[in-house]
Amino acid sequence: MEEPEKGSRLAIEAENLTKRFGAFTAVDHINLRVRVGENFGLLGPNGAGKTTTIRMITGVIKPTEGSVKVFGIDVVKERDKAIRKIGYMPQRFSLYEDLTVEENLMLYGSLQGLRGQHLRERVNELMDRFYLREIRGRMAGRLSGGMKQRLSLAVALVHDPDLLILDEPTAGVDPPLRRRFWEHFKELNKEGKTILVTTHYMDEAENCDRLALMGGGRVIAEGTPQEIKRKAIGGELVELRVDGDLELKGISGLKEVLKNSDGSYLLLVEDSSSFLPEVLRRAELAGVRVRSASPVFVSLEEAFIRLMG
Ligand SMILES: Nc1ncnc2c1ncn2[C@@H]1O[C@H](COP(=O)(O)OP(=O)(O)OP(=O)(O)O)[C@@H](O)[C@H]1O
Repeated sequence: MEEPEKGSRLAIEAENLTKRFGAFTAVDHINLRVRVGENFGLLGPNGAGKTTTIRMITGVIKPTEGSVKVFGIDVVKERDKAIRKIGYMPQRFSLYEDLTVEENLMLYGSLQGLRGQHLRERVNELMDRFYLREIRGRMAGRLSGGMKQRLSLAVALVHDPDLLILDEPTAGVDPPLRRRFWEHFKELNKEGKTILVTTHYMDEAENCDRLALMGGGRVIAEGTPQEIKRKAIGGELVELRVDGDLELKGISGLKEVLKNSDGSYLLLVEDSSSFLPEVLRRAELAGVRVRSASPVFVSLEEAFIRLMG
């Protein structure tokens, strides 16, 4: 299947979205633009307002102020039309514990309006895709955490929605299964689906196309993982090891120089991809041997700690 262009069409457009519970503001005038086909991560500490934001996007609760559209459809004014486009996997399981895996899928499928052969085929397809066939007869209440997550994802996809909203889909799931989940998400993106996902796992968030970091009901930073890291540290870090001394002054894009005790340099630069060739050129002209010159990996976790202050 051809990969869709992650273009300018918007799957979610929230403007000044606000939710107050009494005097408390849980979500405070946030603006979000999620493009069709991308994997967009919503991150932030407990109580940041992520779930409340998701509940407004899915039409479960109404905003106090502001608006939210899904594929151009106003979620408040045309809720029924908007929610047909959305598959929602909430944080707590919404499975029927005393129904089997297969019965849950059949029931959710019929609630979404699927009937007869079409429903049967869709349920079979999802059971195959998420490795549920072998446990099709097991009661949902007796499944392991990972199996429940798989079934919940399958349930969210039963009506083949264009937008998938996942609230901590990998919470409590072991690392190999978490990886498998993210492979599923990548495949779904390739099929043209848009994904909005919240997670506490920073290593997972590196997989998102773009992220919004929330804190205290507001969006503190937004962009690709790379952009967010750049914002957090004010540029990019490069480690440089040379034999002898190299004059670095005057190289464009150099912001700060730190000479380590072992003689290596830690440099803060605007853009490492344009900076590194320039350093190598300068070293060659000066006859200085470069042992290594490479960008330093900054984790999202470090970036977020800085941004959250
Ligand atoms: N129905 C409600 N009534 C009152 N306060 C609420 C309600 N729902 C959420 N809140 C409050 O709003 C704030 C944001 O909650 P929310 O669940 O959106 O955070 P979150 O970022 O999803 O956190 P978590 O990662 O723990 O799920 C919290 O302080 C929460 O207690």
